[in-house]
Amino acid sequence: MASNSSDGDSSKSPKQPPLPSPLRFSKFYQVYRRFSILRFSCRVVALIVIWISNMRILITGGAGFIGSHLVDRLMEIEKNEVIVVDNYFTGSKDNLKKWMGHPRFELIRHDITEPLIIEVDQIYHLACPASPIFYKYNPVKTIKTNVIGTLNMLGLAKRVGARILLTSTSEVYGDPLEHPQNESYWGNVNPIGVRSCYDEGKRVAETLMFDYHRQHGLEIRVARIFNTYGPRMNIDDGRVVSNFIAQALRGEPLTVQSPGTQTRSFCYVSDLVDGLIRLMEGSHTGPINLGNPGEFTVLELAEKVKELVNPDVEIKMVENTPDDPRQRKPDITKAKEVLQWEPKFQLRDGLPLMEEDFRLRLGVVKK
Ligand SMILES: NC(=O)c1ccc[n+]([C@@H]2O[C@H](COP(=O)([O-])OP(=O)(O)OC[C@H]3O[C@@H](n4cnc5c(N)ncnc54)[C@H](O)[C@@H]3O)[C@@H](O)[C@H]2O)c1
Ligand SMILES: O=C(O)[C@H]1O[C@H](OP(=O)(O)OP(=O)(O)OC[C@H]2O[C@@H](n3ccc(=O)[nH]c3=O)[C@H](O)[C@@H]2O)[C@H](O)[C@@H](O)[C@@H]1O
Repeated sequence: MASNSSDGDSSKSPKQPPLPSPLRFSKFYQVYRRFSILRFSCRVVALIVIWISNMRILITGGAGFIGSHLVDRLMEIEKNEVIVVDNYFTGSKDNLKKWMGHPRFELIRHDITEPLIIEVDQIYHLACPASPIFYKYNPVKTIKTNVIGTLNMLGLAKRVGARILLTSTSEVYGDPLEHPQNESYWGNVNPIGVRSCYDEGKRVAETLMFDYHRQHGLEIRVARIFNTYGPRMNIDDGRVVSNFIAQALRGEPLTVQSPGTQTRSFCYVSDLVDGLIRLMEGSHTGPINLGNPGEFTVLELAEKVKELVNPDVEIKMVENTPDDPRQRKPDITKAKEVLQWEPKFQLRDGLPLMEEDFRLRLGVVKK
């Protein structure tokens, strides 16, 4: 039956994606859409307007480890205005102190499980405790952050037409049965274990991203980040690289959780931030693995840290926690192909930079 399409009939009238943010696309863009004769010149003008107008970028979790490095990188670009929202659960204002008072920078104390009304062009959505000891501390809050927090950010992105990037995780692969992991692998996750608040939470967050994309035409980007390390990690963050460096500097035994043969692949933070920005600026939704394919057992990492930082410390085997993935290594073929991205820093280059930062913060001078 031929009929005029109605709002209720989505099969006959597929819903159009929302227009991009009014902040990015000025009146010129609307003129360009209306009058085809003016299209070419309007396109040129619109591009110039976009080029010269400021880009408002929201970073949730921007006071954390990766978020604060991302802020540094985005603030280098004169036309970016950066707004950070954070509840300081694991992040700190200290990580952002160099930007306090800067006219292009704003910091808002806000918990993303509550709605946020703000006008922005892009959203880097990072907010979520990332270290196992912190995400297990209040698992219900971790799930709420991943589910309700992501819903809130998607609702915001939909309202203002902003592009949104989620920092998902290699933990969506769980204890992987495929090695290395590529993006088509669906994972092996325990849905009721002590890590589930985080890994299942991130899996739901990814689902929400793709449902908003399919249903509402949202511009989404999903990064699956593999273990990232670098300066500015919390000294008592609990993750393996920060633990080992802090322990070595304090002259304490390096706590290798048994059996020590479990593997991880460690990516230096500046490489990771480069990958996130390329993903945001590129045209691929993802999911895309971002990580360094160099794979080490935890015992090998302990030996490297010992050799580099303090050859006198001992390595002590301690009990592990449930569901610890036994192996993890990213297949980054897709990132290489579609983002022309691959990490530059090897572990031997990155560890000394982190050591230097930890020495300064712990007040331990190099002999
Ligand atoms: N570092 C890694 O190895 C790694 C690996 C995979 C994925 N990721 C993801 O990258 C993101 C950043 O990780 P990170 O290593 O910088 O961790 P982080 O703990 O240093 O940073 C997380 C930030 O989010 C904030 N936050 C937490 N819950 C919040 C809430 N409800 N509302 C507002 N702010 C909140 C914290 O205060 C903190 O500043 C996380 O989403 C994490 O899952 C990190
Ligand atoms: O990259 C990822 O996708 C995930 O990696 C980490 O999770 P995990 O690999 O468990 O991180 P760590 O706590 O640093 O543990 C790594 C390995 O080191 C071991 N470990 C940790 C700490 C320690 O003191 N000793 C030790 O042997 C753990 O048992 C584990 O096998 C992060 O914490 C998550 O935020 C992130 O999403």
